[in-house]
Amino acid sequence: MGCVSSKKAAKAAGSPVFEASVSKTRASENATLNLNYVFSSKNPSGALDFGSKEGERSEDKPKGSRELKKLKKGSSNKKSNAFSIKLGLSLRHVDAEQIAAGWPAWLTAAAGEAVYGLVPMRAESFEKLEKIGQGTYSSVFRAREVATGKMVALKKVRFDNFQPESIRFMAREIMILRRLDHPNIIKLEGVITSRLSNTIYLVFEYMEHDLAGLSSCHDIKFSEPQVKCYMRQLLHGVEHCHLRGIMHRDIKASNILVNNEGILKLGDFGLANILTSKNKQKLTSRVVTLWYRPPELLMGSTNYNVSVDLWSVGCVFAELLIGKPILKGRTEVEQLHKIFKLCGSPPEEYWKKSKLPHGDMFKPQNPYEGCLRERCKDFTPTAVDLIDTCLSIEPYKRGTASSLLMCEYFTTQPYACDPSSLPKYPPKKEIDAKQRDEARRRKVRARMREPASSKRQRRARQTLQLQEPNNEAHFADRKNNNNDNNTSRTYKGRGSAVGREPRNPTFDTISETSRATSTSHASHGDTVFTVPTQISASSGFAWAKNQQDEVAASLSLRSHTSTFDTSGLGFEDNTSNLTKDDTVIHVKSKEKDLFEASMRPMRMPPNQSHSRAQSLNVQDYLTETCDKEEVGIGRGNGPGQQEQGKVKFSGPLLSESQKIDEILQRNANTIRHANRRSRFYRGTESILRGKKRRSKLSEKKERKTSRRYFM
Ligand SMILES: Nc1ncnc2c1ncn2[C@@H]1O[C@H](COP(=O)(O)OP(=O)(O)OP(=O)(O)O)[C@@H](O)[C@H]1O
Repeated sequence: MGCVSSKKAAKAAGSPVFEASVSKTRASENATLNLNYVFSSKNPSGALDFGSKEGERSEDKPKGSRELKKLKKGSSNKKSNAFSIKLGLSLRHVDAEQIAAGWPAWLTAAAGEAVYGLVPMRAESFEKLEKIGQGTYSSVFRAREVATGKMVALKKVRFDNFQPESIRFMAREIMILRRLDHPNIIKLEGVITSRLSNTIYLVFEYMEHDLAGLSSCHDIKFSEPQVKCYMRQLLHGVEHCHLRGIMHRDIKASNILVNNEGILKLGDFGLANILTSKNKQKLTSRVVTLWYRPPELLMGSTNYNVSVDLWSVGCVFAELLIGKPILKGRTEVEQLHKIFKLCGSPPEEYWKKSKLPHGDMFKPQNPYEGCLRERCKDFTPTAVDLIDTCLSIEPYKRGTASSLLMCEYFTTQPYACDPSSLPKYPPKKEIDAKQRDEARRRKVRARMREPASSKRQRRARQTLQLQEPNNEAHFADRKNNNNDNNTSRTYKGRGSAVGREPRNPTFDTISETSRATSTSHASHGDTVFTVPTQISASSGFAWAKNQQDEVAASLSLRSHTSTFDTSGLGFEDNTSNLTKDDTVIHVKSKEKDLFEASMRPMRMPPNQSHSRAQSLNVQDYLTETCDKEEVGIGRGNGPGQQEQGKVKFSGPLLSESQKIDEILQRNANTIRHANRRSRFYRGTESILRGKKRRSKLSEKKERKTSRRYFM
């Protein structure tokens, strides 16, 4: 597979897995440290397995990496100068060996243990095809392995290779992926880089779909056995992580991948962390994508556990049943409010017992009853029970992945179907859904910009069609006699689609403008629109840029001059979805990106903390609190980092005096105000357009004034 072992290991035919054992005693005795490669036959497949078994505690780290860590730790211990010098030499030897194996020096220096025992794959071995995913911290491409023709997914990870912290952070994903080996966890097949390269690609098995892509398709409706099948696989994957002390911390529909054999795999371990009994350090609460974030994190918990993942599993489960995300808050405060409205606010004892940093501030003055059962009345009682368990405000009530797998939902009929019996869909990814939304937004924008005369003409045409309902039908009939009136009317104006019913009716709404840039992938028997991918303004290569954008996101949403139409997004409205079909939202693409940035969990090294991530509505009344720093793998305290024991991104930060209702009221006011402002701005914009005849100079001046007004 090309990703196993170092030079020495590669020599050992047939047993590519090795462990590095280092004897400190021997090292001190001989005043030298040698890495002794102990070849093992535990993994004849040569997979990236470090020999840990199911159920082992997280502290059972890959022996090689643990020893390497010891070595590095030891090197900072200045007890014995002679020892340190020799140790330094040995470490340099390890680094040198890794560089010889083909790893770039910047990587081995900052995170050698992540790639310890691996040989980098070569970029030339792959033929890069189209982009299939755009994450906050990565771009994902489909690629073909030249030698075998096998499809893979290449994840180009964004980091700053001049920042050791940033590299270590990226390395943690590799380390964690290497610890996991389960049919329902995405498999890391290797890492592409070279000595001279400053980028890294993670090579994964290729998965055709993600759950966000599938569930957002209006023509896909999962049956109960199908949902059970997905949920069972998801919980098995989560169980595997949790038994190894790994919490994923970013479970969401787009991180759950599905292949054409119906096998589901949990992906994206970029935010995952290892819980150890020794590691008592506080964790950051700025993890998990907002819609899937549990209440304890929203209230700033820093000592949570694996049950955060079970909350997210509950959200995904409800999403599969409903067909869209169940809790779609736009800010942390709103998210929590939605949670309390759906699940009920916790009892008095919870608030008394809870030591959540912001618990007091979020306690509602009047308790909420919750309406989960009412909202889920169409589902079977066993399904509702499972959602209810996962969405327990109190983390311990969520049980464990193993206990959820034994619940009645899975043990009663109809049973989960076999993965192989699941339908085969054309590739469906979150990126496709995003592109559809973008096309829809463009269409709305185009309509808004349409001159009044053509608007009148269009309306007249529509009226005519209403008066003569058969007009279009006749037109289509003439083109295709086999079509019945309804079909031809449904697909009117779709150019090449006329007379051919596409399998996905959602494509109906693709605008004329977007069609110009879209292509049809006939090979899949369906239409896949590949409008040019919008690279997020916040997706710059360097960490620092990401952070600036995150902050800009929160700031700009408060005061930007965009056409951010919040109509219909009442605070009490549970249907507000800023990226999905059913929302009327006109955010200019840059501002849209900024908005999306505000939804993301923080995934950046703690030392990059010159800026703070804050959310739209809490912006005004946030005060900074500092929690102890989360130190996971690769997030050590390097020199030049922030003050020891402080983390600058932790939870929704609110001033002591504020109460939740007050905050919610202010939030609602802010949104109303933004709405009014955006409507007014739109009006101003059209006036400005109408005055195009004016001289360029005066128009410029006017724009300047209007812009200044809305800054
Ligand atoms: N192995 C794979 N096969 C096919 N598609 C994949 C694979 N891995 C990831 N993708 C696609 O790429 C998208 C982004 O990948 P990933 O979640 O790993 O990146 P990320 O930068 O961590 O994203 P985010 O910021 O959304 O968490 C996924 O939603 C999925 O659609």
